[in-house]
Amino acid sequence: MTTTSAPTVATSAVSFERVTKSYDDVRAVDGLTLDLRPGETVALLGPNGAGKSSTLDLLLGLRRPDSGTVRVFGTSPREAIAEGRVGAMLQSGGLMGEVTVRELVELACALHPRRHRVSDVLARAGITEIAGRKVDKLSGGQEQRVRFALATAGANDLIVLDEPTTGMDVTARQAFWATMREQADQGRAVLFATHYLEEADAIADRVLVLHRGRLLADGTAAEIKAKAGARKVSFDLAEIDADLAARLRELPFLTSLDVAGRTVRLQSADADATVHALYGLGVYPYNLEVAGLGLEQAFVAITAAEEAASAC
Ligand SMILES: Nc1ncnc2c1ncn2[C@@H]1O[C@H](COP(=O)(O)OP(=O)(O)OP(=O)(O)O)[C@@H](O)[C@H]1O
Repeated sequence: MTTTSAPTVATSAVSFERVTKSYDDVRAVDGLTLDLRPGETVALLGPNGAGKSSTLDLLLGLRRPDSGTVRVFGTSPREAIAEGRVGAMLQSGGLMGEVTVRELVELACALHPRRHRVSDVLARAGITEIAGRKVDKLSGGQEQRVRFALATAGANDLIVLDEPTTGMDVTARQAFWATMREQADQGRAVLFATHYLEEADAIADRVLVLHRGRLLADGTAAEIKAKAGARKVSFDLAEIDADLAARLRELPFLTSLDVAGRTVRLQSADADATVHALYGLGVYPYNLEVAGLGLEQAFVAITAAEEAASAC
């Protein structure tokens, strides 16, 4: 009997199964299991040293896992790359300096099994006007655009980007993400590591939070914010003396408190309980506002909670 590929193979762009990678005594990736689907735009977040670049290196076959399995479109990363299914834009590795932007992009297109036209690649990356320049004469932001052009030289099914917009100005950043959105809308999976949480919030369908090589959270930006649980509360009081300030600091579930004049701003792991206890102090708060955390604050709360748990 002849069979086509199994459904799990067809539906997974990337799968990691219990993948570990250590460098000497540093465990950079620690039992990572995840599954990315075609057409998903996924942000990989994590503090410095969390294992983001190592994860991308494993995904691109640049490093081998110590244990576990990495599959890309159901095959090994190297095979998927050889088939032209994966485009990557990495932080590391210099670009060839002595050639022009056009020559470099021509080379990338020529090497790609499913190449695009050079003029289209240059235009999409916004580098047509600098195509005649030597690569080693480019600014940091221009260099990033060239890296992006190299990553999109052919019809990839998965695009992997490691901190892609570092060094880009606001206009370049917006143009970059608009192009990336188009790629995702055409059914490509896009995985990007970033330190810009507002980008993850605005762009990604799904956010992965890595910490010490492990997946701390996996969901939409809204789900990650909800997972952090904490909320911001602000209010004014008629008067805050030293005694009241001390009692405010004793409110339950506080994770931070800032008193400036008669205005109080706090974060609470259980805003309902904190506000209830506030009324219990016999004071009347006015201009009371309770709001959820932004992704950045949620990220800090989640990773800080993990740090605290692993320190115990
Ligand atoms: N080649 C290497 N040799 C030794 N240790 C390494 C190597 N590459 C990474 N590490 C270590 O592995 C851990 C994960 O590093 P990695 O670069 O994957 O993190 P990251 O999340 O990409 O960090 P950043 O946000 O700073 O780029 C870190 O502790 C790092 O020092």
